[in-house]
Amino acid sequence: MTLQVKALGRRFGEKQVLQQVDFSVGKGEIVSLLGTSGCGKSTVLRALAGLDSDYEGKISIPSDQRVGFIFQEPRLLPWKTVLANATFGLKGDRKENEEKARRYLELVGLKEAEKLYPRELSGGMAQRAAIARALVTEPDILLLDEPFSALDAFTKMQLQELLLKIWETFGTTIILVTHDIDEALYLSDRVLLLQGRPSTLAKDLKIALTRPRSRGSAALGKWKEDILDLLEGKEQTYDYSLVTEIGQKA
Ligand SMILES: Nc1ncnc2c1ncn2[C@@H]1O[C@H](COP(=O)(O)OP(=O)(O)OP(=O)(O)O)[C@@H](O)[C@H]1O
Repeated sequence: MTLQVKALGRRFGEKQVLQQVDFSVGKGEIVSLLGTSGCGKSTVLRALAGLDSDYEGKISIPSDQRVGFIFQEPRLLPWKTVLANATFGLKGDRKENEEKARRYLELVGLKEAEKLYPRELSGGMAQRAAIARALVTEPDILLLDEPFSALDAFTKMQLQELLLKIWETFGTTIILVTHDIDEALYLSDRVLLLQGRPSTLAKDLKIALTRPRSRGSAALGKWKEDILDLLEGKEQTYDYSLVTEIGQKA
């Protein structure tokens, strides 16, 4: 087990946002956190990333696991080039760091863009640069907070494919916050559904579909409908236990 969350709770003043959230993530799994706006997805991710320590409960990540974080917006330093952004904060030999960064820039498709400044990049290129910057630290666990939600549909698809390529290449454990059900179903081994006020983990859905997946498949469409119903709190015609295997119906 790479990461374990036990009885995670978080309150902001009077407001309890998360309560008793329990889950674990195995090495090399892709897990999405899905839920309606404001349910606390980012709050979970920030706690996992160590960006917030005022939570209740316990988060265990083995000390040898390096964690990388990718935000919704690229957060590049405007006065630095793509290459300098990718190496920013790295210790050690500058030339070596740059060589390493170049390899990751090539992987994300920005080989030709290393001398450009953030203002010269499209939204997709900027997010690719942010991904390269995270990869340079060679993370075992990659945490992503709605990383593609500001992008157009086509660019979003391209970056989803890039994320799968990174996962295939490095076996990275990936935890992704999204409110895009298609994205969660297309990418994930498991979809964790946060629900309620305060939020708890309502469902742990195992997406037992092989990859590459077909975005337009009837199986994914059916499960999207079901997840929408779950999020809307509609009466279900079928019985979901907390752990449900998606794909048996496919
Ligand atoms: N620093 C903070 N101070 C006070 N309230 C906060 C803080 N951070 C988050 N919250 C509250 O916690 C709740 C959950 O926020 P969070 O950003 O985790 O939700 P989310 O599910 O990621 O939402 P979205 O999908 O809209 O990004 C919200 O009601 C938010 O207002």
